[in-house]
Amino acid sequence: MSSSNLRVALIGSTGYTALEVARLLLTHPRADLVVATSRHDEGKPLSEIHPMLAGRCDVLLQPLDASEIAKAADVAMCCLPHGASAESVRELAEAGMRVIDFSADFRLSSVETYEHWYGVKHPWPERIGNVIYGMPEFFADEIKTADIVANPGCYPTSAIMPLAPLVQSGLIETNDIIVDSKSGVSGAGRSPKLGTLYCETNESIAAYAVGTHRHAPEMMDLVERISGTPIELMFTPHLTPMDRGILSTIYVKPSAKAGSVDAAVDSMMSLLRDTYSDAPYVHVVDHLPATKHVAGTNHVQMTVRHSGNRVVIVCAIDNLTKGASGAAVQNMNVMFGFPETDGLLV
Ligand SMILES: NC(=O)C1=CN([C@@H]2O[C@H](COP(=O)(O)OP(=O)(O)OC[C@H]3O[C@@H](n4cnc5c(N)ncnc54)[C@H](OP(=O)(O)O)[C@@H]3O)[C@@H](O)[C@H]2O)C=CC1
Ligand SMILES: CC(=O)N[C@@H](CCC(=O)OP(=O)(O)O)C(=O)O
Repeated sequence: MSSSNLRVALIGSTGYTALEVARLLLTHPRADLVVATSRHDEGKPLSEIHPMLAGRCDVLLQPLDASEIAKAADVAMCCLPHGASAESVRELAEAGMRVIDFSADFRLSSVETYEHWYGVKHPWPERIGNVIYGMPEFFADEIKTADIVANPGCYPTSAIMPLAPLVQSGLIETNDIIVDSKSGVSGAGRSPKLGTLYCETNESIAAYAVGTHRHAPEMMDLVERISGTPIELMFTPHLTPMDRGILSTIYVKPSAKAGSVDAAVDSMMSLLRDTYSDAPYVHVVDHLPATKHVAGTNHVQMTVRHSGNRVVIVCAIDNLTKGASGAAVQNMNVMFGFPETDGLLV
């Protein structure tokens, strides 16, 4: 730990994304974890809750007191569930901290859309549509000076990254997009729930929230914000018997401008390669990406293939890294002027 390093506070530190932040910060040369909060177990070491950290992290759990935390740390990583997060983000920001919010509370452009899909009143509606979406590949300039960054959702990351440039280029039909995604069980968080028990998920794959998942509006909102073009899409998530990882298979139709399906595939691969040529974590590959290829890393792999009269895009990320905590560390690096790869080299 160096006294000149950035001081990071982890809010809601007993969950899976918090462990991933703590793990990544162990190798960060310019930032240290100095505060970890929990509603329970005050005074216990974080490593007792997350045994993976044993001998490597001696931070003690403390309650969430924004003014105390603002004295001890410079940036807060807020790993709380949506709904509960907005209030804490507000307190921490008003206490003078820069905040990266892992929840969906500030991702969407409109209060109505948030309240419709999340089924709760927003506790700080004035900030909706006024918080930068934490995808440095598109919003790095705004992230540099942001007080609050809305870290992207995991499924949306895997869909927005390939779709936004393709929609912007006019190469695909914008009202006929199907996003079919599979996630590891850690995507559902660490709190016990019937649907994520071992006996429910092992040796089984199931679709859920068909037509009702709250990440569909996030995908549409962000693709429109980045490309300037509204889109329609269908999104179906699946729970798969893996600890971690997301694979999204995305079915699109080439536009008339794109020409034949084969020509469209070539144009799309070139476009994606150009778009992400300077992005350290986004790889447009020739092979079919798999979750294993990106497990535990901040990397995104994507490719484009021809199938019948459609083009199929396959995109793999790790839900806990590029889908949450790795993206948060990447955002922190951009906010504080560090190299984008600090703490994320593997
Ligand atoms: N898991 C994933 O792959 C991804 C998660 N996210 C988002 O990141 C956030 C954290 O996710 P994750 O780490 O998986 O979640 P977990 O359920 O694993 O952990 C969340 C933590 O928040 C605290 N908490 C729970 N409920 C409340 C509450 N009502 N008020 C205050 N604190 C609460 C708990 O800590 P304690 O009980 O100790 O106070 C808990 O450990 C969520 O918003 C999630 O949607 C985003 C992208 C991917
Ligand atoms: C497998 C699984 O259950 N995944 C979660 C998504 C996790 C996530 O990114 O959700 P937020 O938008 O709330 O941050 C889900 O479908 O609800």
